Amino acid sequence: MSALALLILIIAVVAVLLVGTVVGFLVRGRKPAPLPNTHTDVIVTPPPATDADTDAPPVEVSAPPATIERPEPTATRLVRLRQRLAGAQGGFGRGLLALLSRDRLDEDTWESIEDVLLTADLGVQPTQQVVEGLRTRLRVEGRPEDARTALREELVKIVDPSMDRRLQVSGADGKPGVVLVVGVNGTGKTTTVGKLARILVAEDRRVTLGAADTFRAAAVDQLATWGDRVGVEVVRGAEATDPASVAFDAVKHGVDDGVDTVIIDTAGRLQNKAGLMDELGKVKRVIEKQAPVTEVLLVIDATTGQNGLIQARVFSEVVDVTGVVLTKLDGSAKGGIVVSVQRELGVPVKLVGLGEGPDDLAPFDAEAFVDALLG
Ligand SMILES: Nc1nc2c(ncn2[C@@H]2O[C@H](COP(=O)(O)OP(=O)(O)OP(=O)(O)O)[C@@H](O)[C@H]2O)c(=O)[nH]1
Repeated sequence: MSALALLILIIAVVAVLLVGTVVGFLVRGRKPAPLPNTHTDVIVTPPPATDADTDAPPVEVSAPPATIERPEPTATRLVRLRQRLAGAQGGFGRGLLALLSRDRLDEDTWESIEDVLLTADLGVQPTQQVVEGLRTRLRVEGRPEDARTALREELVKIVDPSMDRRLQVSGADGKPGVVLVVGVNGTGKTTTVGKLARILVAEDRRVTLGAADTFRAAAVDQLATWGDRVGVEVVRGAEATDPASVAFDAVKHGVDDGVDTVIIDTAGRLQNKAGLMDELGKVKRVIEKQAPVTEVLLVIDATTGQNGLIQARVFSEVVDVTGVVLTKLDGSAKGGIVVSVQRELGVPVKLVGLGEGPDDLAPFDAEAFVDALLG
């Protein structure tokens, strides 16, 4: 091949390659641009998620347990716990009775009586009321009234037996009752939810628990254990799930399942009032899309005295509290806190915690409480 023929061949090959590149470029350039992501009228529902689709489903319902405990009936637990209450509070009652039984009730004695009442966290105003009542009754010349009877009656009056202490655990229109449990962390909320479930199970009620204390992962596991022991389902979310979404799912589950009562445990950290109001307000709002909240129980630790009461007051300002659970009364000699709590918050003490055992929660009764105080 001559040099000229070789040159023509090279030019031809280069020309073919150039034409191919330009045509390819033009074809790509003309390709239609993707459509903007516009609204569509047709919503395709994805197939329901299966267990294989998600490693950690947002909400879980606990599996039924292998063995189920039978909780202690309410009646016998009251008798047993009254003895424990008397053990913790007896000193206070005995001290008062000893002072009131003196031959002469002089001013020093009345002052000592006042001190005993104040030391038991009864509060200033109720203390004055009790002392005034006793002074009037025991001043009578001739046949003075029995000191024990007078003290018992004055204390019962101050604890107020006329308050409605029934727990609203039933709903209306075929819906479950919903109990929301709130309070400062560490007061015993999760424990109380577990114990309350046992009281209801002992009364043959069907219960669902909602573990909306997603702030503390251990609280969710703790509640699941309480539920498992008595065959109660616990609806729980993954760690740090929105508490309101867990509460919603728990109540929905309870409604769909036709249970009698749903109890919701909350975290309710007390960082500031606005944050607390947002969190508990939202929990309550979303629950009420399913069923009305029938009872809001505020848990207060009796051993924290007046300080605990100040913190509790913030909760009562952000949610409409309907009853108080006073825990750890077994570890405090200051039973007078019952009266301070009721006066401060204007709601009755409905339940008292008297130990760490599973059945150590009892309905509160004014007369039985005072009898235990007097030993
Ligand atoms: N002695 C006694 N201990 C109690 C009583 N109620 C609860 N406790 C104990 O108090 C501790 C705290 O209880 P929790 O139920 O974990 O408290 P909580 O309010 O849920 O705490 P957070 O989840 O941190 O908000 C636990 O060790 C309970 O066993 C009671 O009536 N008596």
